[in-house]
Amino acid sequence: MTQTAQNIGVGTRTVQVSEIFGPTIQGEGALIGKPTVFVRTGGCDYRCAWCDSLYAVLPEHKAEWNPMETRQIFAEIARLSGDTPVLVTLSGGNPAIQPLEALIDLGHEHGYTFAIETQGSVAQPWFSKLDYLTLSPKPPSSKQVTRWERLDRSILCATNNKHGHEIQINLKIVIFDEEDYAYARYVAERYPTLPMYLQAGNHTPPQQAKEIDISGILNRMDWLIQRTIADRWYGVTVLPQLHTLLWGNKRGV
Ligand SMILES: C[S@@+](CC[C@H](N)C(=O)[O-])C[C@H]1O[C@@H](n2cnc3c(N)ncnc32)[C@H](O)[C@@H]1O
Ligand SMILES: Nc1nc2[nH]cc(C(=O)O)c2c(=O)[nH]1
Ligand code: SF4
Ligand SMILES: [Mg+2]
Repeated sequence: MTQTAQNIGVGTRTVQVSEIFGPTIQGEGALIGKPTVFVRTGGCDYRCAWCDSLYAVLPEHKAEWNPMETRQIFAEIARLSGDTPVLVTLSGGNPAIQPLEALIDLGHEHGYTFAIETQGSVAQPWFSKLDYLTLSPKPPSSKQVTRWERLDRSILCATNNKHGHEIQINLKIVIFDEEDYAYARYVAERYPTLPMYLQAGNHTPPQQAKEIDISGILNRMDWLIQRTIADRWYGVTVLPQLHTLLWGNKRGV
């Protein structure tokens, strides 16, 4: 069944929440190592072949998601953070299909900052209110098709800022193989001014929790580093998922 905007939560006042957890560290990309609380929304317009968060993607998990009001979500963030402003990372599923503008406004009023992780398939005017936007377009190994005009529009929405609010945008691409690498090179050429992070893919089925293929991830890291250096691609940053190395595919970390 194809998903419509309606049955994955667009236009409703409540946000579909899969889990809220932390503070932990951001394990990936531009903000790696930063303390953060995660809000993981439920529902996604993609079905990546290797998605490590299917419990927040597939409709059969919908009964485990909570439709939550903005104030309820913020109360949980405040409780987890001990009322101390911290970076909040909105992930999913695709958080861009949820009504999150009010949460960003409310959090900002209390000194919290906001980052989002999204594949760039749905652009929202409220992207301009974020502090950090990580766009993670999907390479061929995901079996998804990139709609470039939507990725362009996501960047336009984020940078269309009337209030002089500063947002940092970056690209993060998961790499499993040579074809994915070629895709990342193309994306870097298309958006030459955006910082680019390459993330070694993790092949482990999510169900296997802690038993992850660490040596596979490290071998991919090693290959990726050699690959970028051989190309003299010195502007890129190559990283593993730090949380995966530390805690496997465990949820809530
Ligand atoms: C689960 S997604 C949720 C946010 C959004 N849907 C997206 O894909 O950007 C968060 C990040 O995890 C990455 N990711 C998902 N499965 C992965 C895997 N098996 N190995 C490495 N990274 C993965 C995604 O590419 C994305 O950058
Ligand atoms: N620690 C930690 N860092 C992360 N960075 C991105 C995550 C995600 O699933 O979106 C994630 C996550 O689930 N945990
Ligand atoms: S876009 Fe993100 S959440 Fe959706 S299936 Fe792909 S990796 Fe998973
Ligand atoms: Mg994850």
